[in-house]
Amino acid sequence: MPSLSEAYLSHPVHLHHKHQDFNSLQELPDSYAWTQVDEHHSCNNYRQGVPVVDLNDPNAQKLIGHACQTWGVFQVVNHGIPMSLFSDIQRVGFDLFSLPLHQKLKAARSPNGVSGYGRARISCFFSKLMWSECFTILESPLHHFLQLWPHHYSKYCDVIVEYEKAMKKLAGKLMCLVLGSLGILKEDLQWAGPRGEFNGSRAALHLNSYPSCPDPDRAMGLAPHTDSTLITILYQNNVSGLQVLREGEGWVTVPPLSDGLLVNVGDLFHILSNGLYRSVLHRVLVNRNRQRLSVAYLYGPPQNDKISPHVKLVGPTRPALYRPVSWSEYLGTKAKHFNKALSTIQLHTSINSLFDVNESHNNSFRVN
Ligand SMILES: C=C1C[C@]23C[C@@]1(O)CC[C@H]2[C@@]12CCC[C@@](C)(C(=O)O1)[C@H]2[C@@H]3C(=O)O
Ligand SMILES: O=C(O)CCC(=O)C(=O)O
Ligand SMILES: [Fe+2]
Repeated sequence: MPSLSEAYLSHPVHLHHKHQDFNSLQELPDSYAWTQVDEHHSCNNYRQGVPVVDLNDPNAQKLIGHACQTWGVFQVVNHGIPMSLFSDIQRVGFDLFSLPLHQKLKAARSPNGVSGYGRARISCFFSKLMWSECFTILESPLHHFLQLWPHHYSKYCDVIVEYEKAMKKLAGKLMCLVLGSLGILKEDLQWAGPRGEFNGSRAALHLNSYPSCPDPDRAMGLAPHTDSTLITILYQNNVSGLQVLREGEGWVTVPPLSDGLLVNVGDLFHILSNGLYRSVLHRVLVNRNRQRLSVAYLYGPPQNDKISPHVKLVGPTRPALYRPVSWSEYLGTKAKHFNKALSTIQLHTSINSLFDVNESHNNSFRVN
């Protein structure tokens, strides 16, 4: 079975456009001008928007279950991550993205690779470019950080290692809560481990930068997508821009909480929950004045495990809606089919169309 770093070997992405030094642009080039076809509904009172769950609340599991079922996303507070780690990871991000372009390109992601500097992988599905740049780390950042900071790489590596360690622990805890809300115990998942430490799990750390933009109403930071993960844990600096699509409501802005982390259901959890917890479509808008930074911890199963609808969630009235799939296989499928990836592995077309959020929302944003 291919490892995560080999997921795209047969789906290279050649991004033809030249990379951009965003700071040098006073006007939005046509190649970045999107036609927005939907209004930007934004909900400013977060208590009525995306649910916020206090992990110290004795009802946390139930609240998380409700949030996953109704929103596919929630924010957590009292998660145990020290604020200093957020400042440290923010520093890494700002220092990295403010390097001169020629320096960043020394650590460029290869067309069929996962890690390194570049544009969002999904860029190839759109004729317009996104107003963002990103950097993906798979396990160790050493190789690329040596190229970016030949003399100072080690302090940056230390922050990444510490951040990944803290996220892994939190992800295990969140997995137990999300699974628990579906009646699935750690004993029911072979790779959860006896204490729910999910040791074999794999993850990618993905830093996004959205520079301030001269014409934000016509630009797109990150186009609507779902994540190919079990769950994603997102840190956003205190600049808003992230929106999630809520059925019947439209795009809802997720205001950053200084002490909060956003957790969203990814496609692999959508599969594992047999469509009960649906992966959430989200996008990022940009603004005129401030650079936005986010750090996504993209969390998935062990290399050799296939994810399939859990036996406890399958029965005569609810057959398995998806076939088993490994993370790397799914990433390859996503690289080929983008937002139709989930439906390509569905087993029961007629039932599934009721549950497949990707398919139904795929046309709600016109691709230029
Ligand atoms: C493991 C991965 C998931 C991801 C592609 C990647 O190889 C690393 C970055 C991830 C990300 C982040 C932005 C949105 C997204 C769709 C993309 O283009 O790159 C996701 C990918 C995903 O979840 O499918
Ligand atoms: O920048 C954000 O808020 C979201 C980033 C995101 O969706 C991703 O990295 O998958
Ligand atoms: Fe995402």
